Amino acid sequence: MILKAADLRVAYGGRTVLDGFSAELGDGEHYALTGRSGSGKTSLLLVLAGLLEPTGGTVDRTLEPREVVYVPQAPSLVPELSALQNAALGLRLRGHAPAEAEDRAREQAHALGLAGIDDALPAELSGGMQQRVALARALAMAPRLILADEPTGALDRATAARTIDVLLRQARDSALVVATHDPDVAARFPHRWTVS
Ligand SMILES: Nc1ncnc2c1ncn2[C@@H]1O[C@H](COP(=O)(O)OP(=O)(O)OP(=O)(O)O)[C@@H](O)[C@H]1O
Repeated sequence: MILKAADLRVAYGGRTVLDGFSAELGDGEHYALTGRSGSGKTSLLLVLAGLLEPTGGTVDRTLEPREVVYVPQAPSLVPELSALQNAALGLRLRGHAPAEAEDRAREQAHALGLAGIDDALPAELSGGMQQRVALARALAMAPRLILADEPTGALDRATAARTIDVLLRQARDSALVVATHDPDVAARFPHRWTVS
């Protein structure tokens, strides 16, 4: 067990968006987090990541903060850096040498179908490609836990399915929680949490 959530509640102002969520996550387990738009999926991911304090309930972790990577729904790429440099950024910021960081990032980017765009700037990429660069950045870091918010939201169905399959395979040594409102995406995961 790397994370245990008990009776989580999140409210903004007086408005409760998540209530009574409890769950456990083990090392290497892969969960889809489903629920309609506005049901609190992003809020829950932020709480699990330790980035948002819940209004109620507790999260117990056996993880260090540096073992967790959160991938936001809007890909946060640095506009001045190439796709490959962006994919290598997480490792670079942790002190890895450029060549090693870029080798690891390239492997993940290419697995995600991003071969041939290493030198492209984010503005030259589609939204779906930018999302995959952000996923490559997370995978390259090989964290114990990846929390990804709608990583296939900008992808067509076939690319979404392929991306999820690669993500599940490349993250086989990491625990993974992926928020999605796409039932086809959720169906590919061995486990599921639903919020409503
Ligand atoms: N910082 C905030 N202040 C006020 N309201 C917020 C804040 N963050 C989120 N909300 C509201 O809380 C509700 C849940 O938002 P959240 O983003 O967690 O849901 P979601 O399930 O991820 O939605 P989506 O699928 O549309 O991304 C929404 O109605 C949203 O407008």
